Amino acid sequence: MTETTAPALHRGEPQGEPLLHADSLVAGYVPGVNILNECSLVLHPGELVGIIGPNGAGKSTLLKALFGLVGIRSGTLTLQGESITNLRADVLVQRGVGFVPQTNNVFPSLTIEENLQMGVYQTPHKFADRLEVVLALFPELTHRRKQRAGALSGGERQMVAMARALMPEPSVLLLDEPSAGLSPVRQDEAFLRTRRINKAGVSVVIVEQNARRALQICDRAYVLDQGRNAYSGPGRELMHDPKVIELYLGTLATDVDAARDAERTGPEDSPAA
Ligand SMILES: Nc1ncnc2c1ncn2[C@@H]1O[C@H](COP(=O)(O)OP(=O)(O)OP(=O)(O)O)[C@@H](O)[C@H]1O
Repeated sequence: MTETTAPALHRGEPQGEPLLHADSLVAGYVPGVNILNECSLVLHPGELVGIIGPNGAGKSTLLKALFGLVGIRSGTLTLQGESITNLRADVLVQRGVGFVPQTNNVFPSLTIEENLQMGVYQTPHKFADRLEVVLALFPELTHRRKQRAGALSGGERQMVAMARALMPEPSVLLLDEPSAGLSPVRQDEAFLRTRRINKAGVSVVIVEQNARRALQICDRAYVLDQGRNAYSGPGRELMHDPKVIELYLGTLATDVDAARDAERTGPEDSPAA
């Protein structure tokens, strides 16, 4: 196991240097009120890591702190070993970090193609090449490029938002509740899309309310509670951990449910070996 400040905190962590390492982050919105209380997370190359926990636990705040949208009061954040603590979001995009917010994540008056152009506004010469790569990942968008994003369904908008975040070729993608507000079928599609992006080589951190579903697709996950790390470990291990079930997953997380979901999902949605 890699040397960390608190080895038990990152159970199941692969060997080697993390791609992204948040160590003991303290952060918040209002002066004097900390939402994150020494919260830590590591993401290794190729991993899909989940953040789950009860409402108000600080999941989205952690993601925003990773993307420079919430000030880090103490603790460190590194990308490939270099400090990125409190760098601005636009600088983080240049450094290879992408972020998909939960809401307001497309420009509704622009077409899908124009939304994707916005993704490479800092490097417009990359547009044609990246468009090809991104449309190969989301072939559903190919014939709809000239449609306005505002006319799309919630699931389609989510897809455009993910596609736009992938345009600058990030090494890390931060996803804030991609399944929020979607029907069960569209939620399944959002999770499959997340796996597809990860399998294409992008390391992903995903915040999810749908904890059980998130644990199914994640290599590892962190359970937050009141801005602190409560549990962590491989996704499927946490899904069957009695403490996590009792506190965060409830009765829905029975083995029967999990088995049914695994059956319905099929092999493409299973965590990488
Ligand atoms: N912009 C903000 N200004 C002030 N407080 C905020 C802001 N955004 C979130 N908070 C507070 O921070 C705490 C954590 O919120 P956060 O959205 O990070 O939790 P979460 O775990 O993502 O919850 P949920 O699953 O309900 O989205 C909550 O008490 C929330 O009220």
